[in-house]
Amino acid sequence: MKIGIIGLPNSGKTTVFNALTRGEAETAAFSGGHLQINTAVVDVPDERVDRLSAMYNPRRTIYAQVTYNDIAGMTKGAGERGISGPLLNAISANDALLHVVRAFEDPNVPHLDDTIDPVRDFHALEDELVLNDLITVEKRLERLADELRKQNLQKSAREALEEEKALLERLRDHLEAGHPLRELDLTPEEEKRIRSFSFLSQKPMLVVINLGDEQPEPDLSAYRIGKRAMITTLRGRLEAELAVMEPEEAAEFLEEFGIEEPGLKRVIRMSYDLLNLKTFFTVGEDEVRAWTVPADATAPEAAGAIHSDLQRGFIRAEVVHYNDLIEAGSMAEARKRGLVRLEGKEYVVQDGDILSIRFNV
Ligand SMILES: Nc1ncnc2c1ncn2[C@@H]1O[C@H](COP(=O)(O)OP(=O)(O)OP(=O)(O)O)[C@@H](O)[C@H]1O
Repeated sequence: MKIGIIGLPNSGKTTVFNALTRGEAETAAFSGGHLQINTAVVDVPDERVDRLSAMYNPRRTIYAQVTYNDIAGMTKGAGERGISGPLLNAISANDALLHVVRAFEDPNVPHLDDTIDPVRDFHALEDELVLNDLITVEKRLERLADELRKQNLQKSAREALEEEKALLERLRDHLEAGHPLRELDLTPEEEKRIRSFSFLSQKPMLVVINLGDEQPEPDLSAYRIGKRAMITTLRGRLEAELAVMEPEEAAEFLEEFGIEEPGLKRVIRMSYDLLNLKTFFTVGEDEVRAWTVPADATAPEAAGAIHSDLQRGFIRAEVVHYNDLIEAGSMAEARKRGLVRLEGKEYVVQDGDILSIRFNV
């Protein structure tokens, strides 16, 4: 799963990327708006995995993972012309977006508008995404109009084009009203029909307000955050420093600033939750592992995430929910209490299920 980090120049994208990935990509007072991408894979913190690992003491513990792509190059006004091809591709390739908004003050770090106004900046970049999608929709509508003018169209082809036109007109009206596509409820059919456009404003979004080290928490109600979007704050620079410290040093640092838990854990968790996926676990002495599947995945599909043979030869899944296992205290006790069930091919996996797949190939 991929999450693209976007934001206006000097908003702190690379700093937030470094905090999330414990990396040390170079931050600069100005990248000059060039397209530049840093990529890193990160474990998703999950205390369920920690507890299962403590219970089984396995040789390997594997967390769910997300990939962050730090994408520089967005500027204001890009949407009017349409975002350039390579940048558009770089952003499109992600499943969700993390939008970094500058709130920190620092006269040495220039801002496009000279003043610091995170609400303004947030909406400016949202508008860029919306405008870019609107241009895409309008171009397609023009082409559809040309095709529909042709005399020799078969009835079925004409109907398909008319349907697409009706859907795109709905998208256009929504975008023209200034709303991102992620706020529009579409049927799975409609989703499928527009998937190939990779609309930017359709991607789920986590907005991260990048605060200065000692800046007070702002009122987040000033931001218009609709469906399939979330907002939070992060002290980007402080977290980036914290992320590369030795544990002891980090603990002292946290105490000094009166912070209970590093914010980056929360941000990683939120960005993962945004993807609307489910996590299931496999446990054993060899390995405790978190797996990620789509929200509607069935037991065979979950088995397929582990290995295609397990899906092909799927017979049954032995299932116990994480909460039940923890309450029982051990797998043996969970079994005794009848909390371990056998489920068949139709079973829809629940978040937090622990699975053991029976298969035959
Ligand atoms: N929360 C913060 N507090 C103080 N300074 C910060 C904070 N976040 C970032 N900075 C500083 O702002 C400058 C720009 O940060 P960074 O390079 O991360 O931004 P960017 O959005 O990736 O920039 P670019 O547009 O060049 O890609 C750096 O000097 C960085 O140290």
